[in-house]
Amino acid sequence: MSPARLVAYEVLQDVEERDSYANLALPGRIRDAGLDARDAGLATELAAGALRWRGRYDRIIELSAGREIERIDARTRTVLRLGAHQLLGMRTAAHAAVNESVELQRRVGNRAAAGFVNGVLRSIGRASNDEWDARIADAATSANDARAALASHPTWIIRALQDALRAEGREAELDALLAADNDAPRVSLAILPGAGVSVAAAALAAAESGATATGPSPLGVEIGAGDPARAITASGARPGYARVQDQGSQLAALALTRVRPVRRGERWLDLCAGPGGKTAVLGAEALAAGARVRANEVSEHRAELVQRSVSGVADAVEVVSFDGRSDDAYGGEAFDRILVDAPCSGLGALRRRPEARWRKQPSDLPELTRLQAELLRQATAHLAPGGVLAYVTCSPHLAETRVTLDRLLRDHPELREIDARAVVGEVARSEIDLGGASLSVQLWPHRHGTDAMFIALVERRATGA
Ligand SMILES: C[S@@+](CC[C@H](N)C(=O)[O-])C[C@H]1O[C@@H](n2cnc3c(N)ncnc32)[C@H](O)[C@@H]1O
Repeated sequence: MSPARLVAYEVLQDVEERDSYANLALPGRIRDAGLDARDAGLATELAAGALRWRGRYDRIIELSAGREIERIDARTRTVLRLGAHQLLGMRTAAHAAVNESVELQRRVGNRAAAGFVNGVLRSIGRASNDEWDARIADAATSANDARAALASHPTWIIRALQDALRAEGREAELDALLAADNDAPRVSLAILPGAGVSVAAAALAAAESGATATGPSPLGVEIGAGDPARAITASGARPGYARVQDQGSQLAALALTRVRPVRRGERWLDLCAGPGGKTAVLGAEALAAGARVRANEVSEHRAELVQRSVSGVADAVEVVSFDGRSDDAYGGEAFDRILVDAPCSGLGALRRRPEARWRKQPSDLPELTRLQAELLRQATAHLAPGGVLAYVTCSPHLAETRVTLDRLLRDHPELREIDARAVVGEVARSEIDLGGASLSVQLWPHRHGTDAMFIALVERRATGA
């Protein structure tokens, strides 16, 4: 039996039984099995594809088996998902996909179910993707039930994304968004101010890695499927000044640093800094303008990552590790600019981790929104008069975005919302299409090519409430 299939199976079981992240489990499993580069690629494609398309494959397996997916034992389910991906998502010949899956089932699962695996996969292989999509649509109980299976997203996430798009009058974009979540993201670099090379020149220098100075961030260089490490070296940027970073994250950090001119000596705080992507942007901007950054991160391990990420701009950044809800995080100071890049559900970055959408639960939301509100309340108490706070999430879920922000504004009359749309519009490399009419910004994978970052700016009135 092919060792790549066994490795993919083990990774899916790691994800299912041990809550592992596929991208972290894969390298160890590949190493242990001694796979060569070709088989490692096959194992990666099998595991990632079966995870990403799990919702669609499960519905197809149900339709083929005439049985609910939960009523199939966990090991057999994993074998079937891998088989379905070979049949429908890869170019594996049908007989090879079926035979290899039956052999895998004999090896890792209930041998008595080998005939069941054979029958279900043969039936799946008899219809094309288009035919399966038509059958899924016919059997669906509602439009969103069909979407959940066709686009492989849990229904509650579809509803959350639909609500967020509807709030901007852009509900018609839902299917494009779900499709973008299923595409591999284009990798971007940030070329930080002070890199010693312009963004355009860095892109040109790294053109062999597919680099182009495109995307919405003025610091952004897209490298697509190019090798990031090679592109960074080729870019000619000073060490630490070229980093892999989503362009939505770049814009979020720049919205705070460029909302108004920086006065020398300004004090900035990055309250939830780990692993330090936005801190690096804040640090570079602060160094150039004579400001200083305090970067706080509750997890000590992640605080170390922040320290590493600001290696190029360390002179402008001090890293500390406290709970952002405690006074210690603030060191007794008031800050001119505060970034609250809050812990969130991460529904805006589903395209990055194939298993993420299946792991999140709606029941995660109340605890997260409480934490977001508490962090914002403490941060507000340490915002200097006239200071600006950026509230950022990598989630478009309204409960984490506008609802949390509106509650903050209601409870703190000393705060006033600033037009983040105008700021981001000004900062962006080219005209940026933002929906809705609120002052905050919601970026989207399908529209902007970024993670679905939410960016709001509030100012503490200089004269008090
Ligand atoms: C969305 S991530 C921040 C990403 C980061 N700003 C970047 O751009 O790389 C949220 C971070 O908040 C941290 N965090 C969670 N609870 C916290 C708390 N109570 N106080 C401070 N940080 C917290 C998490 O450990 C996580 O690293």
